[in-house]
Amino acid sequence: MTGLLASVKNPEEARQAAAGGADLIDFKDPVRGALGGLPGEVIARGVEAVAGRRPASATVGDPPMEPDQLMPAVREIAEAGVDLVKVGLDGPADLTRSVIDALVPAAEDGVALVAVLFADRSPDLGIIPALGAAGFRGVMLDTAGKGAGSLPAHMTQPELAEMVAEARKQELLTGLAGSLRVADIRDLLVLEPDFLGFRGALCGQEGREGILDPEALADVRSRIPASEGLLGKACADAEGAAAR
Ligand SMILES: O=C[C@H](O)COP(=O)(O)O
Repeated sequence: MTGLLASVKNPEEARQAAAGGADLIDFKDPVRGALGGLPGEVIARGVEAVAGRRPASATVGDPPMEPDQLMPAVREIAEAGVDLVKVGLDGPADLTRSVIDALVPAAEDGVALVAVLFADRSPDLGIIPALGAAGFRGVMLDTAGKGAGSLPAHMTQPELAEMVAEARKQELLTGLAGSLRVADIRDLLVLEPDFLGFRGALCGQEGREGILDPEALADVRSRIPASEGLLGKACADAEGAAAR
């Protein structure tokens, strides 16, 4: 079953996204980039706005980030109360590897980390086993440049299928995103990722930096069969981590 991730930029949009049936509420500031970070305090209020009704995720900000900047950012976002903390992995292979290594203590402390790889920046999908070994909870694809087409313009269906299969082998949650349009949904559902992620397609005319459009959300929602799976899995995992 595939869930619908809706990226929101404030508590009001979080409420709207939950009311519109999004399965996962994802906090980010679209004006600040593909993975633009929001202040922890805004995320905390957003989490409160949907408390108990939906799992939430948030990004620590756009990469590249030096390994020593990352831990404080990850801790701040985790403390804001989200279930999943998204970290973009971009840049040379040795930096990516050191970022993964630097995050192992956070994973060991129960922070559910989701690595975000960028389909339009020649991502190294060979790192997926390292994510599993480092204790990440998930991996997703997004696009760094928002003006150059949606995810399927950058990776073929067999490449996407391989990514999902490898992630699943590592027992990672899988997400697909990147300027997804309504027309992309049908083919991507065939791959059965745990979630499909949207911002631009939920904002109508104004695009991803505009405001959430409930009608656009309803349209996307109607094309993705309702899913209990992601909600249950993310919440159970988060509760398990909290109990440890
Ligand atoms: O995490 C998913 C993203 O927010 C997708 O944003 P986008 O649809 O504007 O590329």
